[in-house]
Amino acid sequence: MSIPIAIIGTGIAGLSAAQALVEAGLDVQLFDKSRGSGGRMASKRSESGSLDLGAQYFTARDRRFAEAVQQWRARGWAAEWTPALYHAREGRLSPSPDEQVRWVGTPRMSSITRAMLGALPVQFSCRITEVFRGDQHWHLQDADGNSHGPFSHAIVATPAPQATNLLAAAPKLASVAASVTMEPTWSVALSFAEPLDTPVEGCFAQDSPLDWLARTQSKPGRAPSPDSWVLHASSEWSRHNLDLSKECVIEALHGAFAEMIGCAVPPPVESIAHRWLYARPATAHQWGALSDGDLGLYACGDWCSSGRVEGAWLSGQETAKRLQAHIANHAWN
Ligand SMILES: Cc1cc2nc3c(=O)[nH]c(=O)nc-3n(C[C@H](O)[C@H](O)[C@H](O)COP(=O)(O)OP(=O)(O)OC[C@H]3O[C@@H](n4cnc5c(N)ncnc54)[C@H](O)[C@@H]3O)c2cc1C
Ligand SMILES: NC(=O)C1=CC=CN([C@@H]2O[C@H](COP(=O)(O)OP(=O)(O)OC[C@H]3O[C@@H](n4cnc5c(N)ncnc54)[C@H](OP(=O)(O)O)[C@@H]3O)[C@@H](O)[C@H]2O)C1
Repeated sequence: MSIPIAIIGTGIAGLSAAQALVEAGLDVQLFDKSRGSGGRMASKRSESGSLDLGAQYFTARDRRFAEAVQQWRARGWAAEWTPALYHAREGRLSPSPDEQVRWVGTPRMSSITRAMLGALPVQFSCRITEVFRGDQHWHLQDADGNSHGPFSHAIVATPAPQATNLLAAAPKLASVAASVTMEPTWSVALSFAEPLDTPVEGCFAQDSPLDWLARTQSKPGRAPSPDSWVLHASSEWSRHNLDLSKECVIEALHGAFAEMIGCAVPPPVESIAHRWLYARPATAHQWGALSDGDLGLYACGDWCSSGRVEGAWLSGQETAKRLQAHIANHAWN
């Protein structure tokens, strides 16, 4: 057994790095503060079935990511989603079809990260609070006071605000992470006993508290009923209403939805609200990943790249590439 590499975060970035490192013959040990993997690609189990409250779909513009998505499709983890798309501007709802290929996890968004995790060693419900280096190796401290290690390298794969403290051993990396602003998103799911009388399956919105809405049943592999909708508030609305109660957020976004959708909207049979504090970086970056190869500390995530699923996956690949290159150079010298 070689000394494993610690990876903090089992979102798509951490899992992308883990997969590439394991394929190269290295050992990894993953940690996540949540009860399961997926991070912002997680799905919530509810009485109405699984609901994608975070990432709604993803596009693949980079060749390497497109190849990975084709493998996911072949294994049944992902499928193309072809919604009837609309846009809503100044209170007007219009069809807005396009040629963009969009993908979703099947039967839920979290299927992809669950499958990527497979049997990799992981500790859930484990919030890492400190990443520190001993004489030779890395060690982690968690919020319950437990220590973990030794590790040959450490990869921090959390949103930037949560990465800053964990990168304290490399102040330059920590200050780059600290410079990233991440915007919040309030997400609400509403389920209706009877299907709403509308052809809309996905809608980009402007001039509204909402910036996106999607009909769950239009995605491949989902339960056929009830008729569930996921609504995302804009960053601006979410920022201004960050501390509103879930009940008030549901009421406000239900109202905005009813105003926008152009058909009768009865009271929902189930409603869920989730606040994503660090939903997306305010601006895109082109770092790919952050690294201090000599120290053996790395950071990856959507915030190092495009702020999307594709960017997060690419960031994990970049981290694994840099780490392997450093090991190879070290072996030579
Ligand atoms: C509402 C919403 C809608 C979105 N819609 C889309 C979309 O339609 N298309 C698209 O491409 N992208 C979308 N995104 C963005 C996409 O979800 C992210 O870019 C991507 O999932 C980020 O992956 P990641 O691995 O970088 O981070 P995350 O998924 O955030 O993973 C980080 C992991 O680190 C864990 N963690 C954090 N701190 C600690 C700690 N101290 N100790 C242990 N574990 C820790 C977290 O629990 C989490 O599991 C959306 C995001 C949100 C929130
Ligand atoms: N809510 C959050 O916290 C989010 C965090 C991170 C990403 N989010 C959304 O993910 C979507 C992914 O982007 P991308 O992979 O580039 O998908 P596209 O479908 O290409 O959308 C990009 C952007 O373009 C506009 N748009 C695309 N297609 C249409 C269309 N048919 N009609 C109208 N407009 C379209 C739209 O931007 P607007 O500013 O014009 O609304 C899309 O957002 C993406 O939706 C992120 O917002 C959420």
